[in-house]
Amino acid sequence: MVKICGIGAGYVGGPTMAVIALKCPSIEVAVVDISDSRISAWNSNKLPIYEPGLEEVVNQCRGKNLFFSTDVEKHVHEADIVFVSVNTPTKIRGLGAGKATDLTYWESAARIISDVSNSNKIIVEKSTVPVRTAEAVEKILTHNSKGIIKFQILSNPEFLSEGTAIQDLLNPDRVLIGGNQDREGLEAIQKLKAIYVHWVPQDRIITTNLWSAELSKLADNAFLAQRISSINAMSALCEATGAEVSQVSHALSKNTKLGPKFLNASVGFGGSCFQKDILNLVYICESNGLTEVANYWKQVITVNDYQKGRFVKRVVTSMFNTVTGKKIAILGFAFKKDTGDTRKTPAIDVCRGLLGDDACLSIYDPQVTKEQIHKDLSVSSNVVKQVSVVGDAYEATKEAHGICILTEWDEFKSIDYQRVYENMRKPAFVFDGRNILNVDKLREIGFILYSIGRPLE
Ligand SMILES: NC(=O)c1ccc[n+]([C@@H]2O[C@H](COP(=O)([O-])OP(=O)(O)OC[C@H]3O[C@@H](n4cnc5c(N)ncnc54)[C@H](O)[C@@H]3O)[C@@H](O)[C@H]2O)c1
Ligand SMILES: O=c1ccn([C@@H]2O[C@H](COP(=O)(O)OP(=O)(O)O[C@H]3O[C@H](CO)[C@@H](O)[C@H](O)[C@H]3O)[C@@H](O)[C@H]2O)c(=O)[nH]1
Repeated sequence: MVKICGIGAGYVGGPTMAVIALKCPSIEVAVVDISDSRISAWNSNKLPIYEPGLEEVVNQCRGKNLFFSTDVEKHVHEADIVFVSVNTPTKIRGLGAGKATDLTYWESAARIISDVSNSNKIIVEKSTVPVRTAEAVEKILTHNSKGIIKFQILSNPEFLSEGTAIQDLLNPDRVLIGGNQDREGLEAIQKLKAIYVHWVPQDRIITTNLWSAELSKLADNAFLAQRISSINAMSALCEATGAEVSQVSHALSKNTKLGPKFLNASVGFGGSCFQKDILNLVYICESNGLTEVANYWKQVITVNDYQKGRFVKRVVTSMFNTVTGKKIAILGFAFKKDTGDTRKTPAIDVCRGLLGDDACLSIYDPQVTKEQIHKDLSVSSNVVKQVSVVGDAYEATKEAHGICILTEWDEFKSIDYQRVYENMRKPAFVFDGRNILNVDKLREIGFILYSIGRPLE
């Protein structure tokens, strides 16, 4: 029986390994992590991450061919293939701080693999890493094996999106596998491909050299984020000129050269990946002396920051230049719908901006806990009175002066806005950071409504 070990039981490692277990009953999959609490949660009825469809997949395989454990050494030792899905955050100190990728977790995983292995293994980079990471990984892996044990390193970046992870994994538009182009490298690529062909059509499995696969992942996220910053930049121009961004997006989407996706103007993109991966790309460009290329990609983040700042400014200026002491309902805190993840969510910047102007926030998100929100906003004793986290949208909006929609949760579309309006202070403002509301209907009720990229009333 082929044995797989997945190091890192997070948003990528957990769902990815669970789907491999589901689709390959003949393979034993062990997911390991250094975090006791995460592994305990994976072994419980309350999984550590919220992702539609995940629970069903885990329940079908857990205890059969899918296991979650903190015994990293044992499972790495026994595995034929090791997938590494550890976190690769932006460095916060030292050389390259604020841009370069912190490979500490990757290095520690590689050292464990090197220390406990006594048989040949394929090591799969699932995490998003700087291009040429495999070179460094190889050095670490082989440092004490003296060439007796052979490691083949493959780059197999993950393209899932949170909120649709299970669908993305079950039906990926492509699987990318990069490896060395010598005989052993090509054999390793075929071994990994043999796992995916259990459920992915052959023509969707792309194979490349190592560096192309590593760079393609960074390029992928940079292109997606660039589209959002492009439409968000247009949204500012729409507001200034009387054009409507949803109409512009619609017109663009019908151009078959552009396609319809990633054209929703918003309060800004969030999530653990886009900003981190672009910063990494910028750092790599700068390290290679490509200043103009670095500046080009940096602009994607500049526009995103501008969009978040513009939203806060709009709220404050619309509400007569002051939100001091005013209650503002924040609907949605996660970085997108159908996830409880708040990493780099635009809600953090918007809330901090409003708190900076002494607003009182009443926050509701269907999946994010009060503890998480307090942690993200670094709520200290002096601002704790300004932030309350409540259990539903009606409570959040009661007696509020304004509402900010910061996540596009479906339930926010079907709220009884007439009831909400009646319970709010007047004039009642709505700032729709996700353009999900029916503008005409809300204006008819009496709201003063601001949506992104739409002329004001
Ligand atoms: N979140 C996404 O949607 C997504 C999608 C595609 C790619 N990625 C990439 O995948 C990687 C993982 O992202 P994530 O969101 O799953 O991160 P995460 O923080 O949710 O999970 C990483 C896990 O790795 C564990 N870990 C760290 N070092 C370890 C070690 N030495 N041994 C065992 N466990 C260790 C951590 O405890 C943590 O539980 C990142 O490189 C990210 O850029 C993320
Ligand atoms: O038209 C759009 C599309 C997205 N967003 C925002 O962009 C962010 C990212 O959204 P999305 O890309 O759907 O979610 P992620 O889970 O961050 O997925 C991205 O990042 C992953 C991690 O690398 C990649 O695997 C995926 O391919 C890539 O889409 C979120 O804040 C969205 O609200 C917009 O504002 N407008």
